Amino acid sequence: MGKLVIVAIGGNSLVKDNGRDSVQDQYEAVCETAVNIVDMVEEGFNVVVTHGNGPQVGFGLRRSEIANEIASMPPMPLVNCVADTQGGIGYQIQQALTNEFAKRGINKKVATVITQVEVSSDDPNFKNPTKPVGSFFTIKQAEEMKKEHPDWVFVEDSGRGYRRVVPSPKPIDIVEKDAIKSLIESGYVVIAVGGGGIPVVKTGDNTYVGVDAVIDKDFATSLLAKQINAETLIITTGVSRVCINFGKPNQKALDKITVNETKQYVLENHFAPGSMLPKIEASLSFLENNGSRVIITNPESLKKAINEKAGTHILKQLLGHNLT
Ligand SMILES: Nc1ncnc2c1ncn2[C@@H]1O[C@H](COP(=O)(O)OP(=O)(O)O)[C@@H](O)[C@H]1O
Ligand SMILES: NC(=O)OP(=O)(O)O
Repeated sequence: MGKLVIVAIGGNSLVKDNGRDSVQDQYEAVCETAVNIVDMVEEGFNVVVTHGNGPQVGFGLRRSEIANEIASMPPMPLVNCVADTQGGIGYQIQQALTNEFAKRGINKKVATVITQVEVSSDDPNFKNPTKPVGSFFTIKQAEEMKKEHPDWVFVEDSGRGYRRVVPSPKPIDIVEKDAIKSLIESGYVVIAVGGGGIPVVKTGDNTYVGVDAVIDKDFATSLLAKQINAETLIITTGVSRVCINFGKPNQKALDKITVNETKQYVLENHFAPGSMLPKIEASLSFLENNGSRVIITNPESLKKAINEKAGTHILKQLLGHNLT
């Protein structure tokens, strides 16, 4: 079996026009990413796919709220919005990969696992929403909406505008990890922990119950990567490389960095919370738990990145050095 690589597809990387693009537009973006993933499989890598749902889960939540406001339709709890986006985006990735394999005459099976991810009911993040979801707004639009919905919380998201935030507890365990492992061992390309997984808490009698939150898919992916012993973690997002001084005149794209250098950049606040910071924290956690390398890049650079010709590579040590 080839080296096990886990590829996380950013929810924003599938949305090109702030929520005004159609489901078909999203499928086209998924198909473009699928071409790059199948390229990796053709090169002999054993690939597991995860994906975000930040924009999509916010759109779903808003659809439900509007349907409730104007037509008294029963509202959809946030946890069910997560489950719906996991199924909907998983379906698109599954179909795009299956079709791309068929087009190239590759005999490879694809399966999406509906994945519940356990969180703690005591997680302090339930009281402090941080996960940006849905569309980007101007400050004026955000202030107007806040007047109508005083309980909504908005944050500025990496210079791209203001977004609503929802609670984002940390993942503790992936409930379906054994099913995921079995499918990988049987030769499937598995799609799992979509949207960070459906958040559930364990009750006193060892049963699970869903909770309203959106888990960060980068943390859930890093946890899955550890639980399946992946060798490489790849996070695809809207930028080809991670930068220091992001958005400033002295912005500098990073090519290869060590764990220690990355930690220093975190201390110097180079990575925005809610967007790049969780990717970096998830990467460090993966590398400190037996992972070998992390690559952060955009979907179109995947093939070049795996061959070290694109992307930001975070490594335990650089060739000729021993830095960790
Ligand atoms: N230091 C940084 N380097 C590069 N991009 C950054 C940095 N800090 C914030 N960003 C922003 O974070 C975005 C990635 O976060 P986000 O869009 O929320 O992720 P996702 O693709 O998982 O949905 C990038 O597209 C960029 O706009
Ligand atoms: N759930 C999640 O982290 O989604 P994004 O990666 O799209 O923000």
